[in-house]
Amino acid sequence: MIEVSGLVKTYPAGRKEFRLFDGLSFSSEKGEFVLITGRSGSGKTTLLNILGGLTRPTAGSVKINGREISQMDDDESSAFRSKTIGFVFQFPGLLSALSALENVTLPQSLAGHPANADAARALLDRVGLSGKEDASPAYLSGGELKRVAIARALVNQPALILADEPTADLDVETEREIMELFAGIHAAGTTIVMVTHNPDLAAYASRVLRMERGGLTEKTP
Ligand SMILES: Nc1ncnc2c1ncn2[C@@H]1O[C@H](COP(=O)(O)OP(=O)(O)OP(=O)(O)O)[C@@H](O)[C@H]1O
Repeated sequence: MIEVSGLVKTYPAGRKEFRLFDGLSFSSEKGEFVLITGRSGSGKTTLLNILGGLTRPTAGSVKINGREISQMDDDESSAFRSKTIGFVFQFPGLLSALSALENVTLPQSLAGHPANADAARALLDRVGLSGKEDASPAYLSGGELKRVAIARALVNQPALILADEPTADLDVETEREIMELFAGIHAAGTTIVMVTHNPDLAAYASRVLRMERGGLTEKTP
């Protein structure tokens, strides 16, 4: 499902360059729930964004479902992304002018499909938000916004979910509920790569990796 090899990512830093990854390799099988932990600034978000084609690597190969995404142009990359990948970002980024339901159907329209309100309703029900379909994001709690973002990530039935700190800023109970939702998504066969600074979430994953000094080390979950 994921094959990364020889990944290099540098950022300009004044006259020099900052080398975040220098030959990172990583692969993941279909159906895994991979948790990537590591300190702030270790590169977790950058790796996730590279996997999703949102950030271009400086060098190296990144294949998702056998397709080399680092070579795609912007149009190809967004078409591939909307079919294959669902994103759950740390900040849900819902559109405030749209209802919860309309936010969930948005990726369908972006993928060129007609909005399927019934499917979106079923997803909102699955994430525990039935009755909130017409609510504006302005009137939803932080945990509810995360749930809408998860439903939105699932609406195009992606093979891969990339989740960046999806439980940051949530209370322990809501965090547990959100992680159980991800565990259910994993049990249904979807591959998940989640990054977090919270090692306590390891229990939900099938595999745990720690990012340190530009590399990934296998941990026992
Ligand atoms: N666009 C950019 N330009 C320059 N440096 C960047 C850029 N994006 C990220 N970095 C640097 O790359 C490093 C890794 O950042 P990244 O956000 O991937 O870390 P992280 O492990 O996700 O951190 P956190 O847990 O705090 O979100 C940091 O030192 C950051 O400053």
